[in-house]
This record gives sequence, C-alpha cells and structure tokens, in this order.
Amino acid sequence: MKYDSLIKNGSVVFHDEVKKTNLAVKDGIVVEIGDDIDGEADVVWDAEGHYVFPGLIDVHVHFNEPGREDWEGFSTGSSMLAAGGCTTFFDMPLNGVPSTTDLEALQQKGKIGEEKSFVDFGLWGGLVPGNENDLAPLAEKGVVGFKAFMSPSGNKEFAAVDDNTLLNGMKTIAGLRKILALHAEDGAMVQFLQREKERQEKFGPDDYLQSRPIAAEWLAVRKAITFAEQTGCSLHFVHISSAEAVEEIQQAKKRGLDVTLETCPHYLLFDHEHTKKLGAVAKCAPPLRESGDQKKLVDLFLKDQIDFVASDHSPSPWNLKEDETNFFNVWGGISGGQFTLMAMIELAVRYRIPFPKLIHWTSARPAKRFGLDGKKGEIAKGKDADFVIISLKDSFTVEKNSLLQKHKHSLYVNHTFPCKILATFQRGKLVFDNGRIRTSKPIGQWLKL
Ligand SMILES: NC(=O)NC(NC(N)=O)C(=O)[O-]
Ligand SMILES: [Zn+2]
Ligand SMILES: [Zn+2]
Repeated sequence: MKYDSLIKNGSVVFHDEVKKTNLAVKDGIVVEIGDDIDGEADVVWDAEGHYVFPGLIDVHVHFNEPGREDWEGFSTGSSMLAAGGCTTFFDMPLNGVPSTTDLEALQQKGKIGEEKSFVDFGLWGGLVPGNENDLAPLAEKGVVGFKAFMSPSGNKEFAAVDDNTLLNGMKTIAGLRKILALHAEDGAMVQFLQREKERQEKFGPDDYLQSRPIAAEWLAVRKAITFAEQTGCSLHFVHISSAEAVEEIQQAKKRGLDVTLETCPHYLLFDHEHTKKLGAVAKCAPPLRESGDQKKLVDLFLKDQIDFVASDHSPSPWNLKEDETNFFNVWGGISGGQFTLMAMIELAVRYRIPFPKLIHWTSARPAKRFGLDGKKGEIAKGKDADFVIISLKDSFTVEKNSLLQKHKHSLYVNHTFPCKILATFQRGKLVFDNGRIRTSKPIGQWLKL
C-alpha cells in the first residue's frame, strides 16, 4: 500500500494510553496504527522521542473578518492556531462586520474562511435582539451553535440580549436542537459598578476587577440556567473564570440540564497580579482573578469539573490596548490562540496530569459536544489525521517574533513553556513545522454541523 504520510515511532497519546507506534494516513484519514506498517509514503516523519497528540479543537476564537481584518483575519489567525497545534477552530459571530447574525453574513464569512484558513473551522451564529427569524436559516446552513452576550460585548454591532430575547431565543434554539453559548456576566451589575468607578474617577486595574466581580458571573450563570430549565435549551458557558460559577453549572448538570463549560488557559495560569504587572495584554472579561480565587478554579479543574478549554483569542491592534490612564478603555481580550495546547501541557507537567486525560480537555470533549466525534477529537483508525508532534525535551520561550498572529503582542510574551510544538498535520498534510506554515495554500475546510 502507498500511503500519503507515515508518522513513525512517536509516543502516540490515545484516550486511554500513551503508546509508541506508527500511524499511516491515506486521503486524510488514519488507515493503519501499528508497529509493523508495510509500504511507502510520500511524507515520512520520524517522531522518535516525541509525543503525537490529537489536534487541538479550539471552540472559541475571534478572527474579526470580514470587516475588521486589520485586527486579525482567517489567514494570520489560522496560521497562529496551526503553530499551536490546533487543527479545528470555531469562530465567534462578533467583532467582524457584519456580525454573523443572518444567513448572508454566514455565507460571506464561510467563503472567506474556505479561501484563507489553513485549518478546519466551524462558525458560530449570533443571537441578538431582533434576529429571532434568522436562527432557523443559520441552523440549517450549519452553524455550530449560537452565541449571546449577557453584558455589552464591546462591539456596537453585536448587542447584548435582554431577558425577553434570551428566553425566546432559548426556546427557538431548543427547537432547532442547537447549543446556546453564553458570555455570562450580568449586564446591569457590571454597568452599574463601572459607573460607580467613573463617578469616583477610579480607572485602574484593581477598579476594573472590582467592577466585574465573581458575583456578576455567578448571577448570569444562575439566571441562564433558570431560563434554560424553563425552555429546554442546551447551554455552553464560555470562558468561566470562577469556582462559584463552575459549581453552579455542575449542580445544574446533576439536575439533568444539558450544559457544559469551558475555561481558558489564562484563567488557570495567570491571576490579577499579572494584570497589575503586565497591564493591557492581560485585560479580559471576565478579568483574571485574585490569586485565592484563581487557585479555587484550578482545584476544580484538577477535579475534572471543567468540560474543556478554549483560547478566547480576542486580538486587537496595539493602539486599542494603549490607554495609560483608563484601564476601562483598553480593549478587553487576550491574544493567546497560539498557546492553548502548550499551556495545557504546562499544567499537565506541573500537576502530573496524564496526557491521555489531558486530551479530553483539548480534543475529545469539544469534538463530542459539537457532534464532530465521528471524525475528529482523537487519534483512531477511520478518523481524520489531525496530529501535533510535541517535544518535551525542548522548552519554548515566547518572543514577539514567534507570534504568527497579526499583531505581535500577547500575555504570553516572555513566558516559557516546558515543551515545544514541532509539527502540525491537518488531515494528514504537514501544515506547520519549524516555525512556519508549510502548505503552499490554505487547506482548511468549513465544517457545517
Ligand atoms: N468582543 C470580544 O471579543 N470579547 C471577548 N473579550 C474578552 N473575553 O475579554 C469575549 O469573548 O468576551
Ligand atoms: Zn466573552
Ligand atoms: Zn470571546
């Protein structure tokens, strides 16, 4: 048999064990796994001494295209993800113009993604006041789910939901058998607290943190769960930052609600001290928490109370991060999409998490939650050959010129990971190695779910 590619001698991370073996790929699919694979291949990669992980599935990035491609874009964004070992991502429906809140906008964005993305992708649709009739066409054309904000999104083009929109939207989305993803911070509370700070003319990082307390996250989670229990809507909470919210969600799960949650590596690795030290690159919503609160979140992560992780890569040009006098005016979003998998490996090394368990957070569960597990989410015969070759013999210190994203600033600059991504294979094709994109043209496919 002639294979397209053959990955030899790697320590392959399966969902239940790490095993040194070989992987053979034909037409983008893993066709053989075994010690003695006979036959030639166009590309042979010797992974001796290195790990082979399933590609990361990042369900939460903002690529801002069309309309704000000067902030990021599918080309730079997907290159950055490939460099970080990500082989599938879902793009959020906001920050581009138009927002992905109707069919025309979805098709426009899908076409751009197909032309420019180096890795496979899905697209979220938006739930905003006034677009209830757009939800069914968006679902029919394959959005991965819908996303709504319970507090202002930071983009005038993407309004937060009011209670009526949320309730009616949940009912419709339940009928469409889709998932509603929520940015859960209570809008009234965070706006009230921000106005109080403005009144007192207090605009520093401490003030910003105090204006978005854990209570605001917990309250939004509590409300959304209550609404979902009335409407039967499946929920996914994005970027959860507190133990209190995790516990509320886990209780709802025990009562039978179909609900999942993600956190982001930055909430597990960094805390408010980093925001004070590093400033704008560490600003996000919800904010990085005080160290005691952050430890409680890490504890629950280690107890497997968090379903999976996502980057929430939310980039911007540097000038939007630049306000020295008012932290509230700085663009909220962490540019960290290149580092999710390495951050997770850092946590695995620090807390002795076995790799077969780690890949549940990075690949298997996101695939299952969004119905991709028939073809992605693990290394297995018959599934897509989406792999990452990782060295644990090398460390990797992030420099500005290691960033493949459009704007070269990130919370992770100067951070050292205890591992290095050597290569990324997308459906059997070498898409990244040695610091560079390797395919001559974009090969990403739009996954319509
Ligand atoms: N408009 C955004 O990209 N917002 C994002 N910003 C963050 N997380 O700071 C988000 O996901 O909420
Ligand atoms: Zn958000
Ligand atoms: Zn986001």
